[in-house]
Amino acid sequence: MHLAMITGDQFCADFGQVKRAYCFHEHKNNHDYLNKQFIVGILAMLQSFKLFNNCNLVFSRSCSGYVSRTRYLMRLKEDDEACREALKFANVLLYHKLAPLLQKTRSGVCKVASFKTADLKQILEKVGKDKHFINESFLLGCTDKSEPQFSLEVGEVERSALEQECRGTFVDLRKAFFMITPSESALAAKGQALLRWHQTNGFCSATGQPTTRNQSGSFRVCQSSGITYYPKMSPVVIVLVSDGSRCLLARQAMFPPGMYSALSGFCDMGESVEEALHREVAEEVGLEVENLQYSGSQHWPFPQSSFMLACHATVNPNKTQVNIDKAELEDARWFTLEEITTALQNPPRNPREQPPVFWVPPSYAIANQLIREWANQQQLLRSTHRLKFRMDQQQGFSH
Ligand SMILES: NC(=O)C1=CN([C@@H]2O[C@H](COP(=O)(O)OP(=O)(O)OC[C@H]3O[C@@H](n4cnc5c(N)ncnc54)[C@H](O)[C@@H]3O)[C@@H](O)[C@H]2O)C=CC1
Repeated sequence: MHLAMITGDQFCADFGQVKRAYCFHEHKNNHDYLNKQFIVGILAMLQSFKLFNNCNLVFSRSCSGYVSRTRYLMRLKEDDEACREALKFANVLLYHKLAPLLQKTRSGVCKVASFKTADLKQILEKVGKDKHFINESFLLGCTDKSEPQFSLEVGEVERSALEQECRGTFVDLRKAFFMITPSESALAAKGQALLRWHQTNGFCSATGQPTTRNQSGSFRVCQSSGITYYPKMSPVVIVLVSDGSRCLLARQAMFPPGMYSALSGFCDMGESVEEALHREVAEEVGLEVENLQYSGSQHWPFPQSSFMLACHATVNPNKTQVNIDKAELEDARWFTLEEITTALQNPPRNPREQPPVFWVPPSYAIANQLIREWANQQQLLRSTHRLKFRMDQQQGFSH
């Protein structure tokens, strides 16, 4: 058993199949219908393989100085003096007890607030904090325009005074994921994760002595033992199991009411991704999966920074009876394409206030990506079946 990747060749083969089918019937007298079916199928396929996203990525990387930005960031991480200089002209994100500060734009859309260093110094002084406190910031990354971004924890300052001064609100990160774009969610998540890591790694686990950070916050060192500590992520597998026409989602008792997600679990020491996936599905729902297919990965800030490795898998359609481990899961159910489509089309704005009967994690969560890919693939399959049926009819082969 091994992990399969969707390769360019595989995509071309699939694309070629649909295209050949189309060309074969091009001379028949139903161009419009076939055109429509063909386009629907291809679009679904492109979406499901995220080809558009990848094209954008390649385009932006080759045209926007991606390499120079990356090298600049690398220097800031390692060179304390360069990092201190960068902080003088940076954009800083604020967190209050790890909750990021959000602001509403004029059009009513929420965004992660960020402040120029000079402005933030003034704000800090207004709320009674020394302006040099800004040096406690950690390097997060840089914008497309190579402007460095930092995160700063201001939990010691009175929350409401700061919110008033900054014209924003500190929002719990899980809730913020429903309010801001996926790319802002990723930035806010990284900022929170870095702050939390520094808060919980202030002492050397070998000597018990305090550790000190470098300027960027990319590591901490114990001056006594010389041990260097780097921010860590724990690998977690997450898998969307399909029986060919339905997908399996589960919920833990701690989930907000109505929310179901893909199966997930931490990798054990010494385990491969494949082994962890097989074990987690067997443990949680008593099923044996096959045909693992890699989908993507994501940093997830909870509980202490997880590195999510997302896959699709199938089970034998004759062996779909779930046997739930009640210690881990409250429920696990098979969902149809129609149920999934409805859930994807109606994401809750604030699930804790008015929970829908059934909903899935927000678009930033990789579980959502897996569910979308599965739905797109199912739609493609249905389009292809309809197309084939139509072509068979045209040829008089319909049964
Ligand atoms: N981004 C996404 O779409 C999703 C992310 N997740 C995340 O995946 C992670 C794992 O999810 P679960 O199904 O609850 O895992 P799980 O089924 O492995 O259960 C969690 C338990 O694993 C143990 N554990 C083992 N190694 C651990 C480690 N390194 N850190 C913390 N606990 C560890 C603890 O006892 C913990 O209570 C969670 O952080 C969850 O938030 C889960 C679903 C969707």
